[in-house]
Amino acid sequence: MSQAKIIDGNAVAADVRAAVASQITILRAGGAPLPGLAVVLVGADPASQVYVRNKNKRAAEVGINSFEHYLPAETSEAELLGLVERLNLDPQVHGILVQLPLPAQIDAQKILEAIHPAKDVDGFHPFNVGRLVTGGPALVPCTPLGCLLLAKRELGSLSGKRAIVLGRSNIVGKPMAQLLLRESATVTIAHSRTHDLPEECRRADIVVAAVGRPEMVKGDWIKPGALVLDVGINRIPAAEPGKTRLVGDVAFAEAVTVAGAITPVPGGIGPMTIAILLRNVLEACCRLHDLPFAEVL
Ligand SMILES: Nc1nc(=O)c2c([nH]1)NC[C@@H]1CN(c3ccc(C(=O)N[C@@H](CCC(=O)O)C(=O)O)cc3)C=[N+]21
Repeated sequence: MSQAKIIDGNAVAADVRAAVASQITILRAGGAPLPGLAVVLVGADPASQVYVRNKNKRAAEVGINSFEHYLPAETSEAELLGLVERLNLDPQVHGILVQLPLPAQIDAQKILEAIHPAKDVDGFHPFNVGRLVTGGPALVPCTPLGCLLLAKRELGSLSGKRAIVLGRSNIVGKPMAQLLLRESATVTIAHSRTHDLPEECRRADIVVAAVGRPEMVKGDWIKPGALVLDVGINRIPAAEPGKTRLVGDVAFAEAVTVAGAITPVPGGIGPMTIAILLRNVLEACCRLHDLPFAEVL
């Protein structure tokens, strides 16, 4: 029985943040403005609260100014559109992130399309989605870009590799597939209607699991030596009554005996998502001010 390399997402994320921080220091010394990120949270989704807390701390550490907007769950679509419009016009704000999910009375797609594409650090605006697909310069969604960075660090070139993306969401699955395609991987997008998912999975050199189902991907779905990137963050009841624990979309204990390398949950893709968000704020700030941006890592 083998044992995969366990990828330390916290360590790679720290490297990304250090690269972002040093670029900001250099730009600031040259008179550049302080990069600013506005985060809008409507209501009190627990996952989003964790994310916002971590993000605030990390933004401050690298020299990014953050502006928090906590709005009540009853906020109307018109009110939120008004705030987005103000942030679009605010010269201190270079990145705008509206936390998803949004309450039912708000059309999320309408909000995402109201964010100025140059400030769209989530990469969710159709302008950036289109640019990603057609190969132009784009702000790219944080989680998929973090996965890509880890994959390239592990494997070097992805050219000709077989990759499978489990999940077809607009925020992870679809952009992930596009990024892998851009690197010349042979990409399969699998989803709830896919026939014989285990067999599809076993063909892949790279597995990205983003389905939101705790420990769905079993050890015998993994090709020996494959790279496994687990995007899932699922809170499930722990052995101890009343407690919960975090698990991914991959049955880690099984997969770790088959894979070549694997990301854990927590401590894998999650911290990378936040580090890449900071990278995207820096990129947005550089492009808005016509300053040079150097790729991190
Ligand atoms: N517009 C928008 N963009 C997002 O990127 C977005 C969003 N909305 N809504 C909520 C989800 C959730 N999300 C997380 C990112 C990092 C961790 C993270 O850092 N996780 C740590 C710790 C988790 C823990 O201990 O609870 C880890 O995996 O090690 C978690 C969750 C971004 N999201």
